[in-house]
Amino acid sequence: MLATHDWKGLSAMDAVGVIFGGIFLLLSAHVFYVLVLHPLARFPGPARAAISPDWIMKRWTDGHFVFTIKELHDKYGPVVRIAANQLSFSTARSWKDIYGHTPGRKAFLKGTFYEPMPGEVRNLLSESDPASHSLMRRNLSHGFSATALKSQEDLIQKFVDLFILQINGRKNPGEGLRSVDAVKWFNFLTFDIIGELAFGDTFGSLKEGKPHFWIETVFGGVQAITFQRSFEYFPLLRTLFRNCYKYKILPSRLSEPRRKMVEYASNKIEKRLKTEPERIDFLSKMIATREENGTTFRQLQSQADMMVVAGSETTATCLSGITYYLSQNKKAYEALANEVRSTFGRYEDITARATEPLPYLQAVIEEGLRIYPPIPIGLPRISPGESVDGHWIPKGAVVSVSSWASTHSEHNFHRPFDFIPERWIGKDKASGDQLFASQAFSIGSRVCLGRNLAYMEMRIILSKIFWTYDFEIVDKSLDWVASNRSFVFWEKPEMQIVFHPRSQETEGVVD
Ligand code: HEM
Repeated sequence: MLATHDWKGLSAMDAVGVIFGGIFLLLSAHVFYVLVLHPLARFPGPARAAISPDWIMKRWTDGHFVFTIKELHDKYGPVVRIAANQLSFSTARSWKDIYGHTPGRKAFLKGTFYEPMPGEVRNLLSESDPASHSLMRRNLSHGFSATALKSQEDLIQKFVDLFILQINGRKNPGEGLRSVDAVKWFNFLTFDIIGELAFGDTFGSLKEGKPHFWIETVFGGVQAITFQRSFEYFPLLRTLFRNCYKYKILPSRLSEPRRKMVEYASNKIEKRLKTEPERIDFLSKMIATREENGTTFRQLQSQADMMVVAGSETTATCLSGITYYLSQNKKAYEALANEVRSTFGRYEDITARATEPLPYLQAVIEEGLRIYPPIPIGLPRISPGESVDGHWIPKGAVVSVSSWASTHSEHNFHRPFDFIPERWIGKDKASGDQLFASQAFSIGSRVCLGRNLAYMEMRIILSKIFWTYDFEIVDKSLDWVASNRSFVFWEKPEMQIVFHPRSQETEGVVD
C-alpha cells in the first residue's frame, strides 16, 4: 500500500509507525547536530548533557550540582560542556577572561538567567545592560563607601554585641553549658544587620532568638528560584513557566515565598521613606536623588530586597563555614585565638580599623571563602564571541567559572580540601597555589558591592567571638560540608557549637 503512496489505505499501525519513524529521524538529526555540527561540539563533556536538557535540570535541582560539576572537571579537564550551549570552566585565567575587564576585549554580559520574574523590575544584581547597571551602581555605591562603612560601624557593633551575649554557652552562673546552632545564629546576626541597612528597620531575630518570617521565606525563595532557573536550559518550558507565574496559575509554594517577600519589602520601604536614618544606609542616595533620576517605588523596593538576600545569607554562610573548619583544625584555631587575644587588651578595643592589620584573621577569612564559597555555582555569562582560557567561544554560548570546581581543583590549590590559612600569608603564599582561582566575590564590573562591608563584619564578629569564648563543635564526627546541599546558595544543616566563656572577665563582658 505504502509503496503505491495510497495514504488513504494506511492502517492505524502504519500511521503510528510513520509518526515514530518521523520522531526517530528528528531525534537522530538533533543528536547528530549537537554532537557533531554544533559550535560547542568540540568541547568534552557527557554526551547526555549535550543531547537533552533534562540531564542538567535534574542535577541543578538535586542539591548536588556543584559536586557534580567538579566531578566533570576532574574527568574532562578545565573546560566541560555541561549543556548543549553551555560550558563550565575551572582555571584562574578563565575568571579573568569571563568576568574581568581587559581593554580591547568584548564583555561577557549577564543573560536571561538573571531576568526578574514577570511583574518585577530589574535591580543592580539582575540588570544586564552595562549603561543602566553602571548608573545604578554609582547611586548605590554611596551606601558602601568608606565614609558610609564608618557611619555603619556602631550599628554593626551593637548587633555583634547582642549576638555575643545570646550565644553564651553558660546562660546563668552555676548552670551547665548548652550548645547553640551556629548556622541559625549567624543568620540572625547578618539578617538583622542588613535589614537595618537596607530598610532602616531591624528584623529583631537576635533579640527574639527565632527566625523572622523573612529569613524562612528567603530559604523557601532560594529553592523556588533554583527550580525556576532550571528552566533556563529548556526555553519552551521557561516561557510556559513564566506565563504561569504571570497569570498566577502556579502551585502557591513556588510563587508565594517571592510574593510575600515583595509585599513585606514594600511595607518596609514605605516606612523607610518617612524616616531619616542616623547613618548612610544602602538607599540613602537613591532616595535623595529619587526625583531627578525618576526612581520608582518598585525600583527602591527591588534594590533593598535584593540586598537583604545578597548581603546576609552569604556572610552568614561564610562565618558558618569558618566556624566549622576552625572547630576541626586545632592549629588554625589556636593561631587565630593567639592573634586576637594578644592584640586586644579589652573587648571594646575590637573595632573595624583595629582588626584590619591582623594577618592570620584575614588569612582565615580568605581560606574560608575559598574552601566554602558562599555562592558555589558558576555565574552564567553570555559570550560576545571571544576567547576564554585560549578557546574561541562563539557568540551566544553560555559560560561560567564554577566557583566550587576552581577552588577545589588540584591544578589550582595543593590539598584543596584542607583548611590551610597559611596559603594566604608569608612564605607559604608562594606554594604554587593559583590564589586568583578563588574569587568568592567575583571580579570586574559585577564584583560584589558589599565586599568591604562583608570583610568588616566578619573581622569584627570573629575577633569578638575569639576574645570572649573558646568554642567546640558538639558532634566531632560530623562531616558538615558533605551534608550541605548546593542550590544557588548552600542549604546548610545545623551545627551545634558550645561557646565557653573564656574567663570570669569575658563572662562579665557578655552578661
Ligand atoms: C561573604 C559575603 C559575600 C559574598 C561571598 C558575596 C558574593 C557575591 C558575588 C559572587 C556577587 C556576584 C553575583 C553575580 O555576578 O551574579 C555579588 C554581587 C553583589 N553583592 Fe555580594 N557577597 C557577599 C556579601 C555581600 C554583602 C554584605 C552585600 C551588601 C548588601 C552584598 C551585595 C551585593 C550586591 C549589591 C551585588 C551586585 C553587584 C553588581 O552586580 O553590581 N554582598 N556578591
